[in-house]
Amino acid sequence: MDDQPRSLSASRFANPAKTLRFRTVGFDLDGTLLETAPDIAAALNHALKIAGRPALSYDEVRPMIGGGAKRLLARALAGADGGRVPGDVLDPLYTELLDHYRRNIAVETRPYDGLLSALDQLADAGIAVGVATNKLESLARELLSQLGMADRFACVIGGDTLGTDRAKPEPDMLHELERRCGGPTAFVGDSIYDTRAAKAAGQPCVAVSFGYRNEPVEELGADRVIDHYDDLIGALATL
Ligand SMILES: O=C(O)COP(=O)(O)O
Ligand SMILES: [Mg+2]
Repeated sequence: MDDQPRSLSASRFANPAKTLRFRTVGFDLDGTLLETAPDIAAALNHALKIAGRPALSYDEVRPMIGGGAKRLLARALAGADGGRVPGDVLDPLYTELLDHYRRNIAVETRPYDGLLSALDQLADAGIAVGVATNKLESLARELLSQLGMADRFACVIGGDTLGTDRAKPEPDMLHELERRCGGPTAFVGDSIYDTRAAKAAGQPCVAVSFGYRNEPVEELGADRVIDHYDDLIGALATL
């Protein structure tokens, strides 16, 4: 038996998250916590098929994710010319997309490498974690629960939680996350919706380079960029 009691400072160094100045770390969901693009692409292609449109490849869909499923569908239907799709065309297809996604939400979706151990370290350090996603709140909750991750998050704010006109890149969802979990808060995301929301909310922001976006990660305006969750705590420590 180990009869050498570990000193407080030794246990502090055992988990570097214990030195962080944040009380809460907020996370985006699609492309940040979870690789959701395969199941999102399948739902989108289901709706495109009903519309008589050709399927989009996984690589075509990835950069379109981030603004919520309705915006994704509108972008896919508008195609290269970027025209506006009338509501009477969009709305029934959106219902189809959501129905398909709800029924097949966790077929291929998985957490990114190293995420669960980073979340364990934050939890062990007493730091709350929350989700602020442009996904519908009910879908985000369903997905996290099917993956056995729901209990890890102190709050889940979806794109419809506060009203759709207050979704990211508006700061409101991040303010709400901080209100529910306590500040100071840092935010982790993958797209321009996240970095703009974090800036507007006054929260330091880490971008993950492996998610979904249109532009090079350096152009997102994040305070730090990480390529793997093993680097998250170290990046947060420098903010
Ligand atoms: O569903 C989307 O398009 C965006 O979701 P996110 O905010 O979790 O990236
Ligand atoms: Mg995202």
